[in-house]
Amino acid sequence: MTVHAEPVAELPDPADYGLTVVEAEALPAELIALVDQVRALADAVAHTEADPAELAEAGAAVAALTERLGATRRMTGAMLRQRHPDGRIEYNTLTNLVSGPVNPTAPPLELTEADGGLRGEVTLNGTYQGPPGLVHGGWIAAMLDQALGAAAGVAGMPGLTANLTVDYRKPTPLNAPLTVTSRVTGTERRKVFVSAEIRHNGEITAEGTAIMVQIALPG
Ligand SMILES: CCCCCCCCCC(=O)SCCNC(=O)CCNC(=O)[C@H](O)C(C)(C)COP(=O)(O)OP(=O)(O)OC[C@H]1O[C@@H](n2cnc3c(N)ncnc32)[C@H](O)[C@@H]1OP(=O)(O)O
Repeated sequence: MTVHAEPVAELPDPADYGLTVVEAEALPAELIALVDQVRALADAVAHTEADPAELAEAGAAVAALTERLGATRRMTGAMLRQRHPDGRIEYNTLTNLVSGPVNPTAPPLELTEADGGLRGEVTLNGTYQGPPGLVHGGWIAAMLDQALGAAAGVAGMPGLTANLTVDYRKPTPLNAPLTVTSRVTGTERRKVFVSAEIRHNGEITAEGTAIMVQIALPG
């Protein structure tokens, strides 16, 4: 089956490929709140100077919670379906590392349509640290990759990253608001060319370009 880099008329339902689909509005508010608390927990654990007895007690409490919550584990690869007011349907992996709303490792970076592309605001805590006080370069690449892939997806041309180039222009600070933007810049056969930037105080700290390749879906 040949796929051309042009908007697909209708996205296939991931359920047809055996994936669990979760409606965005069906996610319990309590789960979102718990995920937020776990993010704060990770930051607290990463920076704590508590004494060994307190650490052992905390470890046992967390282990008990892990066992309790793990007993009702969802499948890996579950998809989140968002129905927009204009009728558009958007799919994302529920536990996406960068944007997944239920992934405590994700900040999460929420991207919305703006200026012909996507835009999102994010503040990263000390668990995203590379050099002292600065965001890890690999994480910067991850955020750019997500913004680049999502730009192609929202333009109706979802694909996989074939090539990603990152330029680190200035240090990207932790615990400070960052703006992420991305857009499609061109297409050629199955290739979708995309570009993205991360800004702090209006200044670009990192920018990336990628080639996303549209893939043929079975059937
Ligand atoms: C809506 C959802 C939003 C969610 C956003 C998620 C963001 C995150 C995105 C990711 O991180 S994706 C995960 C990381 N990427 C991968 O795991 C992809 C692994 N690589 C592959 O599966 C294949 O290499 C790939 C599908 C990308 C391409 O294989 P194909 O066999 O389908 O393509 P082919 O080799 O025939 O090449 C197609 C075109 O792409 C070009 N191409 C392929 N690889 C390239 C490369 N590395 N660099 C430059 N161009 C490349 C290739 O030259 C050719 O160009 P032409 O049309 O001009 O002939």
